[in-house]
Amino acid sequence: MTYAVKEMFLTLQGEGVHSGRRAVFMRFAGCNLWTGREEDRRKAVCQFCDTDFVGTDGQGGGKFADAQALADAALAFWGTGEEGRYIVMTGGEPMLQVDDALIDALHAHGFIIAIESNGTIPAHPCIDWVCISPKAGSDVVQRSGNELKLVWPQPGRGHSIGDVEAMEGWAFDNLLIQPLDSADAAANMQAAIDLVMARPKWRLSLQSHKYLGLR
Ligand SMILES: C[S@@+](CC[C@H](N)C(=O)[O-])C[C@H]1O[C@@H](n2cnc3c(N)ncnc32)[C@H](O)[C@@H]1O
Ligand SMILES: Nc1nc2[nH]cc(C(=O)O)c2c(=O)[nH]1
Ligand code: SF4
Ligand SMILES: [Mg+2]
Repeated sequence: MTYAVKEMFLTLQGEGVHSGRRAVFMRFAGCNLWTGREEDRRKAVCQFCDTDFVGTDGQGGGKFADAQALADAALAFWGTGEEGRYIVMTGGEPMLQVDDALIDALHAHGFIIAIESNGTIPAHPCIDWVCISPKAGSDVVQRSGNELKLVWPQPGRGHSIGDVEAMEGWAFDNLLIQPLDSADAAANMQAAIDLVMARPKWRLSLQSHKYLGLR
């Protein structure tokens, strides 16, 4: 199978439990909750996306003919050294493209594999770190994993406190609230802090790369 990748880069994981960790980011093109075109944003299920995932024209992006070629490219971004190889598959929605062959090829290169997914498609069972970020108005089928990272508050109909309470019953090891990055960032940050103060099962996840000037 061929893979459409928007961009690939080496950085620090900015979000979640593994924030601060050296990681190769593999950003797949395309998403099932938004076309990625600005003119479609207001009618999309997911309307607050901070990412350009359209096409394969980013740095390190392209169409890869097979899993081996893509895994080899990821390893080149990691560089030398066998220790601590860590890759984050994101997008777009990575589970539209991730398959057995890619997981096997990345594992064969010694990568620990993490995923950032919206949870509407079951996560591949051999992924080592599953982060799910639910979107209001979508059907989250992947209700277990290592971290649930809820963007808060979500614009439009959003999630209710009842939804937050229901998510506390899902099978995640870590529950994280991530402030919505938008024009109202300061108010969103306060809303996120308020939620965590009221519900101590949750912890705050900051998009630290945006404060650090990293990708
Ligand atoms: C761009 S998404 C790609 C992966 C997948 N489609 C998903 O939504 O989880 C990566 C992460 O960024 C988060 N995110 C996207 N836009 C955001 C925003 N405006 N503010 C805060 N987090 C955002 C998503 O919820 C997700 O956790
Ligand atoms: N540094 C950095 N950390 C991230 N964690 C999740 C990201 C994503 O877009 O999925 C992301 C990203 O785009 N950059
Ligand atoms: S589901 Fe993820 S990639 Fe898709 S539009 Fe929403 S935040 Fe962006
Ligand atoms: Mg991002």
